[in-house]
Amino acid sequence: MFDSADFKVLVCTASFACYLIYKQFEPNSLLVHAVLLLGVPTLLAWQLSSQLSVLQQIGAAVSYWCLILAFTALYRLSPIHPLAKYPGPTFGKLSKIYVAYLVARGDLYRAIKDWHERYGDVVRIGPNELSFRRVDAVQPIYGAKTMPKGPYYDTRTTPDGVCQLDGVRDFSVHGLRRKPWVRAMSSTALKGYEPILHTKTLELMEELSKRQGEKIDISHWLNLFGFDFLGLMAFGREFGMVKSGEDHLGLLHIVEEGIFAFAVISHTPWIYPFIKHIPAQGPKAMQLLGASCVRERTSKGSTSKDLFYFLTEDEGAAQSGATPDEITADGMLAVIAGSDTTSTVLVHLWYFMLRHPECAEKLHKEIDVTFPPGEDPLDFSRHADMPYLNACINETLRLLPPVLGGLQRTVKRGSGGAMIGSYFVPESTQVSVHIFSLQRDPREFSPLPDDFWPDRWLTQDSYTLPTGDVINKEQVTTNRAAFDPFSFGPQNCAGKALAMVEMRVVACAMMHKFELRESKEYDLNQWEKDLLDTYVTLRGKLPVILEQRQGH
Ligand code: HEM
Repeated sequence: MFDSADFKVLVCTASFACYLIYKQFEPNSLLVHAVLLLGVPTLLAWQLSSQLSVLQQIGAAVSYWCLILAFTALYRLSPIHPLAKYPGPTFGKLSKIYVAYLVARGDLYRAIKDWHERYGDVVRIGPNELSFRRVDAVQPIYGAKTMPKGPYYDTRTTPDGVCQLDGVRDFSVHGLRRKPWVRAMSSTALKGYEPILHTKTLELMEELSKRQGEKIDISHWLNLFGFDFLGLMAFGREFGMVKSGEDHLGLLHIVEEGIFAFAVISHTPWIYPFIKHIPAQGPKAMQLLGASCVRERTSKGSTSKDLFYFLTEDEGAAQSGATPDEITADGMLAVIAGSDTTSTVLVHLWYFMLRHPECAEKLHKEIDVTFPPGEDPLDFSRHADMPYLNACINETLRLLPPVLGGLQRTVKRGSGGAMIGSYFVPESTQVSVHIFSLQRDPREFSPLPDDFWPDRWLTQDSYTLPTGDVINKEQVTTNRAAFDPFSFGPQNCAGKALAMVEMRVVACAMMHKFELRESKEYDLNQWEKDLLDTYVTLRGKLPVILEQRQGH
């Protein structure tokens, strides 16, 4: 027979044991969650059913759950926690739910920058997670093949076990899967995509020309362009969005919904097993679209060397070991990862041009000198050698990279911990470098770390600041090692080379043809306020008016 004290000890012991299992093994399976969170309290209540009323049995179950939470919270805030010496917001130390909440508000990148300003270079942003704002953390976290991706990436695998490239944790498997991508981004392969980029850019110019003088949302148009180009480049699939002027397939909506949902869930991956079997409309629609692209592309066969060719037919493809489902997932990854990111940079570039007419004027001059009237601004061979164009793109990528936050990696369990710069980090800790904070760190980029000042990327003996003051080159710091919009190391952006070509071409073509004016009804200050950090950036509308330039 149990008395009330025995009963309390029993509930306490059971919940402490459960807490220890969670702490030690971090189980991820639905069955284990069900046993620990439902099975154990049900068993307890059943055992005690002869001595307790129904209400008391419910009380016992609630106490069991509350005690697990209390043990967890106490440990996480206690001085014996392995990360106790690292400062950070209390809610963050307690649970990643806080970070997930900030993602849902779109505010995470601002919050982490503020925390770095308040707490220093290393901040504890989760119970077992540290954010770094140090350039010497980039190589140890992303460069050496010792820190695999963290649980944040659990959502990159579908319930059927299909893992897209960016979800692969094992470095040797990842190396094989990346092989076709390396070939798909070689300079020869890029040459092969030029005709598509040429045609699609001309199409965009044509549609925009029809709307000159009108107020248009340039953000929307660049989104349409991004999808059209990537659809053709990846699968030879014509989405026809620029021609129609609208998202007639509902693609943008599906992708935005999916990005938002996954960004929130990824910070609390223990939720994923509970919800991954719920058929969500966005991912399902993406899967169906991917499958239809593959079907259509396979029946057409290879008429040109698109990404699908490199993933399936080129000699690198056989070595990748990817299943047909994984190839479909990677093709769709390219469409999503490649279209949204590149168009985000281009829209940010227009935003900065509107805010800094003096920079727009300088860029117009460089474009006019490189492509005098009568010459084709889509001559790809010249864009890489346009210093100011490239400086403007770099400066945009520095201030507002499309992936604003830190990319999570894990100090391997069993590794005994790792040194990241001069900081010792215990094993099983998740770590990342916060891109947005590092790229605005005055130690790495000065003067004017928070301002759009493309000149910092130019090689000169002296520099004129926007105020008119002249400074010499020793007074300018531009640390390229702290510039990581495409991430770093073996799992960095697989499409960087293509993205750079695309951004240069579209920026050059648009600036060559148009003068950009801001719409009177739109307050440009709103632009940055409306950005949402959901792993990639979700953005609002940017209403502008385009005027065709004289003689172009
Ligand atoms: C300005 C444009 C772009 C930016 C800033 C960008 C940025 C990034 C970043 C930061 C990552 C690392 C993600 C992580 O570790 O979680 C990444 C990965 C990736 N990106 Fe990009 N990206 C851009 C354009 C593209 C394009 C055009 C493509 C394809 C055509 C592409 C394909 C990929 C792929 C496949 C990965 C996964 C690589 C892997 O895990 O091995 N990206 N990108």
